[in-house]
Amino acid sequence: MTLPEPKEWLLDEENELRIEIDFDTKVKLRLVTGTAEVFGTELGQNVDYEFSGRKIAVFTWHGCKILITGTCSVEYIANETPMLSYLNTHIALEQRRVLATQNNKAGPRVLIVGPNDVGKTSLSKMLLSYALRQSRQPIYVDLDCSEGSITMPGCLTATPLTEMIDVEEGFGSSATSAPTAGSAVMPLAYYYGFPSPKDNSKLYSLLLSRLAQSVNRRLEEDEAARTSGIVIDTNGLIDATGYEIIAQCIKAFSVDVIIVLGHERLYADMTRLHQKSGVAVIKLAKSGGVVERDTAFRRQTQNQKIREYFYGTSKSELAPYSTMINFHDIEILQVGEGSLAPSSALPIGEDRKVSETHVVNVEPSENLLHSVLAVSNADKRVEPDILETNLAGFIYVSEIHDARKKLTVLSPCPGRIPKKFWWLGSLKWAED
Ligand SMILES: Nc1ncnc2c1ncn2[C@@H]1O[C@H](COP(=O)(O)OP(=O)(O)OP(=O)(O)O)[C@@H](O)[C@H]1O
Repeated sequence: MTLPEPKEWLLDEENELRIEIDFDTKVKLRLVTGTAEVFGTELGQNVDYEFSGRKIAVFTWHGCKILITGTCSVEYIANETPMLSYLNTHIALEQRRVLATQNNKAGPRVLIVGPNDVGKTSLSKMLLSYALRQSRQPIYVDLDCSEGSITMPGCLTATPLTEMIDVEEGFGSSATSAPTAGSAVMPLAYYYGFPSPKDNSKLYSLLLSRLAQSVNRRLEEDEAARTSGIVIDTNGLIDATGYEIIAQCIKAFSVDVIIVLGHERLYADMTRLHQKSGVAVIKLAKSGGVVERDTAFRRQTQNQKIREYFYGTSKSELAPYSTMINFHDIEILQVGEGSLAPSSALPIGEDRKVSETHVVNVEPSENLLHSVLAVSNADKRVEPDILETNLAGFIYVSEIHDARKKLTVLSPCPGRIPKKFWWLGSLKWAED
């Protein structure tokens, strides 16, 4: 098979090469001369980076030459970007970090808000990468339960970052719940199990508070993290529920900087609601490169993420372990079953809010096949504490042997699964 001819791209200073690569295609990218970065992480010269199923921007401050091998579905150079304003924001945050270090105070606690597909996650990556490039050790808080930049969709996570975010793998390589992936950094993950905070707002709010407590404790104990601060990435909700979540975040994480991305009215509201309490509200423009992702693309990204959790990437492959487990050795739990039912169908005396955090047992059956379950770190089932217990990792149900009362699961670690309480959410994956 003959390899396609590499295509050469010459970028002037402050230009951006925007490319989109389909899931069934692999594209190699190489920086030949000059300097360039992908969402804040610098590219090495003459290193081949491989991408599949991604939409990315290669930005250069001083000009560069890039070689692309393979077919991109979209490829063009843009000379208008909001990168300078993003860099200025970083410089302002860095000044706060310097002051924090001098006075032994807390660094900036930044909340990024905006509607869906405005580049919140990309901006979080850039601000975190720039901080890491200045030897800071910020904490990345991911409240976007639909995406799961760090572990799996359905989680709320906090990750102390110490190493640069990988160009090819994104946050996935900076931290993983799979101990075998050889990562030095483990995220703290709580299981929510739904794609939108609206699906079970009581549980979402409970877990947000729990996560904030853990992050605040970490900031107290870890000086480098304290002075570096935190960056909080949110879901795209900007209605009444979204505003409630934002208000809760500001209080729980003591947010002192809100960045509103690509939404005038939200900026005006945030200024009106929060500036008087001493929070700096910054408006930043959405990059013209940010791509709207439809449900099918998001679903494929999710599948890719799950696959990488168990099998790794082409750069660092993993071999998951297959284990057979007796039904009676585990307890499969689900939260808030009642929240899916109309109020009239709830038991008398039980209001919706209570049922939203009600834990129910799920009998193992064929229905579990292809489910991705979250393994709780809890040793005992005490309610409501078990809801607020962090996760040990994830397993995938590959086979159900109903007659033998057993199931086969894939896990990233060898041997017995150490914990018996497993959360069932809505996440399914057909292993390919
Ligand atoms: N400048 C750019 N050029 C090309 N693609 C980009 C650029 N900025 C972001 N993207 C891509 O656009 C998509 C949406 O960006 P991102 O995930 O940052 O938005 P978001 O606001 O966090 O979305 P949501 O909250 O809906 O999950 C991503 O696939 C991202 O890689």
